[in-house]
Parts: sequence; C-alpha cells; structure tokens
Amino acid sequence: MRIDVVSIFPDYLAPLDLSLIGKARRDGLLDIRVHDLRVFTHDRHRTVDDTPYGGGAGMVMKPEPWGEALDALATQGDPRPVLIVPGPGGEPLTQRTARELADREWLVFACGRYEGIDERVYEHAADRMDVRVVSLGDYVLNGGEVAALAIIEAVARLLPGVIGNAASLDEESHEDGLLEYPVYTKPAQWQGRAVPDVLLSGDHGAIARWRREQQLHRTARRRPDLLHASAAADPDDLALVP
Ligand SMILES: Nc1cc(-c2ccc3ccn(Cc4ccc(CN5CCCC5)cc4)c3c2)n[nH]1
Repeated sequence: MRIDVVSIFPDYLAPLDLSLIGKARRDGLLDIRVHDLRVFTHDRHRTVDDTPYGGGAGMVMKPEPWGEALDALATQGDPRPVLIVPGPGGEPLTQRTARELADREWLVFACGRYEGIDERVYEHAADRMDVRVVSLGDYVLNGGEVAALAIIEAVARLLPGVIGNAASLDEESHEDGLLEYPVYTKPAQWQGRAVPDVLLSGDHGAIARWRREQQLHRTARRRPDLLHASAAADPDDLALVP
C-alpha cells in the first residue's frame, strides 16, 4: 500500500518511522511519503491561509497550494486513490471503515489546520480521487495530523505482515461488534488480586464462554449502542446480559 500525507507540519508524522509501521516501511510493505504543503506555495511568506469569506473567526486554508499538491500526486490515468480528509464533520472512523480502507492500494491524506480547507479543493480532487472526510470522534482537534496517524495505524495493522500475530486481529474489539474481554498474565496473584479461575482451568470451552460473557457485560455497560447494532448479539447472548 502507498500512503501520501500532505501537511504544513510534516514532522507531526515522524511517529510513522517507529515500531511496527516503521518496520513495515523498511520491509517494503508500506510506501509512506510525507509532503510539506508549503512546497506548493510561491510567495515570499509561503502563505497557506487567508481570512474566511462571509466572516467568522480564524483563517481558512487557501485552495491553490492544496490544488497543486494533490495534482502533483495524482494525475489522470493513475490508479484512483482515496483522499482522506480528517475533519470534525466527517464520517466516524470505525473498524469497518479501517477494513474498507485496508483494501485500497493508495491512500492520500490531506491534513488541514486553522478552520479547515477551502471547500473547492474537495470538489477539484473528486475528479481523480475518492474523497472521504473522516472524523476520529465528536471532539475538536487543532488539525488533521493526529487523526491521520490514528487512521494510518488502524488501517496499516490490518495489512498482511504488518503485525506479527495475525490471529490477534480476529479477536479484536469491534471485530465482532462487541468490546474486548479483560486480559491477564503472570503473576497469578498480584496485590492480593487473583486471576479468574476459569482462565487457569485449561477448559477452552469454558474460557471461550466466559470471555464472551465478559464482552457482552462490558458492551452493555460501556457501549449499549453497540449491542443493539451488533449482529453478534443474538437473543440467547443477550439473555446473558442483566
Ligand atoms: N475528529 C476530529 C477531527 C478534527 C480535525 C481534523 C482536521 C482539522 C483541520 C482543522 N481543524 C480544526 C477545526 C476544524 C473545524 C472547526 C469547526 N469550525 C466551525 C466553523 C468553521 C470551522 C474547528 C476547528 C481540524 C480538526 N477534529 N476532531
């Protein structure tokens, strides 16, 4: 997979050189290229923002640098990338979205700052990219870089070979529509607290049932919205939840 990230703060993306994603880049599984938007400005002050038409607080990112940056990345006839624009008003990032994006061969991230990017940039890009505005959640960040890091991590870890133990991907939270069960490791006793006996029993059927119950209890307590939406919670499962 190829990933391009355009930002006025390219150093914000430095964490992509670390850990499993950094290794995947070095192994050639991921081709991540970070671009400084100011390279696509031509005035002395390398201006990327201006005051909003219609008034209002803050500044808006000018369309010209973005137009040049995106045109430099994807010309007609190239494979069609997804242009992911993080934004508080976007579709929520879910595991389903991450799985969809993991199936694409080329992602381009436009990391905005200020009060966002001139709307005409999205329209211009739609000629040669599939444009998706994506939100991390219902809170406001200062820019798109943190969101891009989160989306890249959520997508890249689904790619074959990026994280060692692919089996753990199957049992992930949200993979089956429920929250994850609690996990434990040695020592068996810690601060006077024991590990649930069932986990020491070696009875794999009982362990699987206990974990499922824990998932349902946690989901009912913390995310009841997921229970009703989840196809995973069939009626006799729901009977386990008080
Ligand atoms: N999940 C999530 C993602 C973000 C996010 C992502 C990219 C950018 C780029 C700039 N900002 C700051 C920002 C943007 C829009 C407003 C809302 N204003 C109201 C009137 C005009 C605009 C405020 C502040 C971002 C924020 N935040 N949260």
